[in-house]
Amino acid sequence: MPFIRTKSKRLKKTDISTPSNFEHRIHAVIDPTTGTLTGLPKQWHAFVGPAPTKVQGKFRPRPIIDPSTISSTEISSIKTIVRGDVQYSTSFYSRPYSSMVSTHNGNAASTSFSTSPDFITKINGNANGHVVPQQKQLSYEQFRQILASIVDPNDPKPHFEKFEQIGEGSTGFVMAAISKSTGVKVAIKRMDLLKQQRRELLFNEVTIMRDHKHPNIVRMYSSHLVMDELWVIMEFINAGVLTDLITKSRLNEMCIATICRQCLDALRYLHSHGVIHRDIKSDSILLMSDGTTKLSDFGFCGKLNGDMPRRRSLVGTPYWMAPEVISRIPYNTAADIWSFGIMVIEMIQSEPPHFAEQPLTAMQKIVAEPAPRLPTTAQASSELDSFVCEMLVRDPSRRSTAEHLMNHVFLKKSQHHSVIVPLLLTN
Ligand SMILES: Nc1ncnc2c1ncn2[C@@H]1O[C@H](COP(=O)(O)OP(=O)(O)OP(=O)(O)O)[C@@H](O)[C@H]1O
Repeated sequence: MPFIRTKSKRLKKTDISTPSNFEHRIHAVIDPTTGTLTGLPKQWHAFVGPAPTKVQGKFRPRPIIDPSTISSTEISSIKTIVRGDVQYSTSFYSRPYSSMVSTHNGNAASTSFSTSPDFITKINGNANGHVVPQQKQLSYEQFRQILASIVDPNDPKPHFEKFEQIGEGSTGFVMAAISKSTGVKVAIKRMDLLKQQRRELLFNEVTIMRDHKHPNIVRMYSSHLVMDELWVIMEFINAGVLTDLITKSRLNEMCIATICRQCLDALRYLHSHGVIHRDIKSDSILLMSDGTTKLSDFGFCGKLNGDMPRRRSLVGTPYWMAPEVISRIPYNTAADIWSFGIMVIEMIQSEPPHFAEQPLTAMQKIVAEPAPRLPTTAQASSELDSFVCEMLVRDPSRRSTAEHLMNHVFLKKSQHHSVIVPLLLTN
């Protein structure tokens, strides 16, 4: 006899609630050869940062970007405990912006990382307290189309020869090549569109250098779309990165001032055009053999304007990040000034504060501890000490500006850029 289900016998759909107090245990360890945490879930990598690059046998940390893009899960709350060297706890929301870093004993490291509803409202609001809609993500095809419309349509490959890889960054790798028509050496940054943490940031690589020309900013010649790669052709900077210089030699205050004046001039120019660099550190400063200092690496820039006078994304390299950026408080160009102050400390003691710590621990310390100062062992002049103090002010509204710092008494020690040349020759 066939089974006939009458209305009264219809099975009632059972409602299953979402899991509560869900706990996911993971074992993570630091790989001694690569310096990275292994065993982390994929989405955590954006938090901890990509694998560091090795410069002269030392690991260099890479920038991280807003982890809010790593998950759009509707799961209201997941607690993740990582057992190993660091312990983290996080919550993902449908508009995920919250994160919390815990210490080993489970105490929240800082109220700035609180996941309370108040905090969520605060970080989803703009500077006026209004809720701003999250940007809709472009599809790959839409993104590729827009990018294609702003780059040079020609294929650059036939115009260059003698390609040679010279560097690698978080968005791609850099090659040196020679122009067949002029014989001039160029640097070509190649970025795979499909391998970006946040591909929208590639627009920066095309537009920032193109639209901002300054003697202390790396000059861009053209940009192209080659299959699934963005190629940015720029001037070849022939004497390496500032990181190499400061890890090999001890710079005197005259050299520090000479480098700082040039970098600050580039920053003052960018800031006056509403551009925040967001990754100021010695790795972003390139040197010419005549001693000229050039700011590079514009992939993480943020643009400010009347509609968006502040930014909120967590972008930068942990040790150099300003406290307000880590705390997810809307920030402006003052965030670069903090990072610049950290870079000056780096120029004196060859590494930024908290460098021995894991990136997340360093970030906890930046928000929880007083602003770092030059160590007394550095025997810095009072002018240099005051220069650093004016930049490393926790309250961004009381921090000095690039414009103001250009007149700081410490910069009176700066000389013509050629004073750097002997240092480059000995390196
Ligand atoms: N215009 C250039 N001329 C000469 N070398 C360059 C130039 N641009 C970049 N390089 C070299 O390539 C390396 C990688 O540069 P890239 O801009 O990709 O990233 P990065 O600054 O090292 O890293 P990240 O983006 O991860 O902070 C640099 O460290 C530098 O050695």
